[in-house]
Amino acid sequence: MRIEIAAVGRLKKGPESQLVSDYLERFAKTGRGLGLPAVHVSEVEGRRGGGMLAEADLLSRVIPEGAALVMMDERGDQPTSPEFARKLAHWRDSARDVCFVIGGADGLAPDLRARADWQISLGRMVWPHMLVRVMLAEQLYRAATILAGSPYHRA
Ligand SMILES: C[S@@+](CC[C@H](N)C(=O)[O-])C[C@H]1O[C@@H](n2cnc3c(N)ncnc32)[C@H](O)[C@@H]1O
Repeated sequence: MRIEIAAVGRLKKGPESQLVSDYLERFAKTGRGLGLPAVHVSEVEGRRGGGMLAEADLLSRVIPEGAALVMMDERGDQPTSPEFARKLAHWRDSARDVCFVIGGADGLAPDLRARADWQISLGRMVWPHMLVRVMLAEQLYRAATILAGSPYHRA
């Protein structure tokens, strides 16, 4: 199994990149004992590179072939954290690669969104893509703690 985050835009050094690194390191540490691999992040050029369609093309190149495609989109499903953890365990148990995709300022091109196996919303409001990356990293870590039975998640 491989876990990939494919995201538009380069995360500069700063609070968001620190948070993403922190949660992904924690995920790697907790996931190790659960058969979950460390998350790999692929960044592609944002707007200046040619808009939503150009971004979709660049994203398609870094999406692992055959991976379950999970698009981050405010119009998507709103799973609970335990539901998200169960889905992650399902991909792990079926040795399926998974790729989470985060769009840029204009969002994800409709043709790319149409390829999604699952669309996840972090609420109906639109968040900046850098914060979406932080929140996704946190939810991955939370999912690992849920699967590990550790007390981080207390809902
Ligand atoms: C600034 S948003 C782009 C919003 C754009 N207007 C659209 O229609 O998609 C950048 C990216 O962050 C992610 N995103 C923003 N808000 C989100 C939310 N509430 N839930 C899930 N992903 C979100 C999506 O991947 C989106 O493509």
